Amino acid sequence: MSQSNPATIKHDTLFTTPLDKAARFSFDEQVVACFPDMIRRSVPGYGQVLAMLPIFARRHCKYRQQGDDGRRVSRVYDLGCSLGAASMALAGEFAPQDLQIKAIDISPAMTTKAATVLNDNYPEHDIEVVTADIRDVTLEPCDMVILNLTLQFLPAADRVAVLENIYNALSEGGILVLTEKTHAFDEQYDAWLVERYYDFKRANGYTEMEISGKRNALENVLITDTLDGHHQRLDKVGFARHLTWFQFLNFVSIVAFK
Ligand SMILES: C[S@@+](CC[C@H](N)C(=O)[O-])C[C@H]1O[C@@H](n2cnc3c(N)ncnc32)[C@H](O)[C@@H]1O
Ligand SMILES: O=C(O)C(=O)C[C@]1(C(=O)O)C=C[C@@H](O)C=C1
Repeated sequence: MSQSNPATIKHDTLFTTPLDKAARFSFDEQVVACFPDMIRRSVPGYGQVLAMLPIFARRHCKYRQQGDDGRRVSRVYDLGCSLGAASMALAGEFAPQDLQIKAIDISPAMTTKAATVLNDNYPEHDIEVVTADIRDVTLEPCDMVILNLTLQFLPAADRVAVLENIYNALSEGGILVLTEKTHAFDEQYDAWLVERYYDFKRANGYTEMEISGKRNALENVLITDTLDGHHQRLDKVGFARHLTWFQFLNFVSIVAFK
C-alpha cells in the first residue's frame, strides 16, 4: 500500500517552528502531505483500531443492500475518511464484489489524494470518494459506519444529528465504530492521561514546541467528550447497545449495535 510505504510518507514537521498562536489546525494541503506520519505518531492505537475494522466487518456485513447492478452487497461508510486508511483496511480483506465503500470527507485536499490512493490500490473495488460535509449527507442503507476520529471535529451541537442519520441508515445487525480522543471527567485522572499522552508524543519524536504548537492549534477545533458522554449520546439517538471495545490512554473506540 503506497500510503504505508515509509519512502513516500513525508515526516510531520508542521509545528517545528513557532506559529501564530491563533493559527487554527485545518486539514489542508500541508497536513495532507504528512498525514499518515502525523496520525501514526499522534494517535495511540491507531494501527490496532484499523486492523480490527475488517474483523468486525466480517461479522456484521451480511450483504443486506442492493448494489447498482442488482446484486447483494454490504455498503460501508467511512465518514471523515481523510486519506482513506479505514477504507483501505477493509478493501484489503474483502473481495471487490462484496463491499461497496463510500468514503466521505469535507477536505478536498484529503479526498483528492484518497481517491488516487484507493483507486490505485484497489481498482476492482466499488469505492466512491465524496467531498462533502457529513452533516449534509443523507446516508443510504448500510451495514457498517466508521467514524474514526471525526466526530470530535464537529461542533458539539451537531453530533446528535449525525449519529441519528447513522442510526437510521444502519440495517438491523449493523454497527457503528466510533473512535475518539476523550477527556476524563475527574480532573486528576485527566491531567495524568494528558501528561502520559504527551509522553507518548515525546516518545514518538515530537518536541515540546511541536506538542504545544499543536495543542494551541487544536483548541476549539478538536473538542473532546468524556467516554460517558459518548455513551449517553448513543443512548439518546436510539442505540440500545454500545460497548467500549478499545482504550489506549485518552483515545477510545466504541462499537454501537443496531
Ligand atoms: C483525524 S481525521 C480522520 C482520520 C481518518 N478517519 C483515518 O482513519 O485515518 C478527521 C477528518 O475529518 C474530516 N472532517 C472534519 N469535519 C468534517 C465534516 N463536517 N464532514 C466531513 N469530514 C469532516 C477532516 O477533513 C479530516 O480529514
Ligand atoms: O490531540 C492531538 O494532539 C492529536 O494530534 C490528535 C489528532 C486526532 O485525534 O485527530 C489531531 C489531529 C490529527 O488529525 C491527528 C491526531
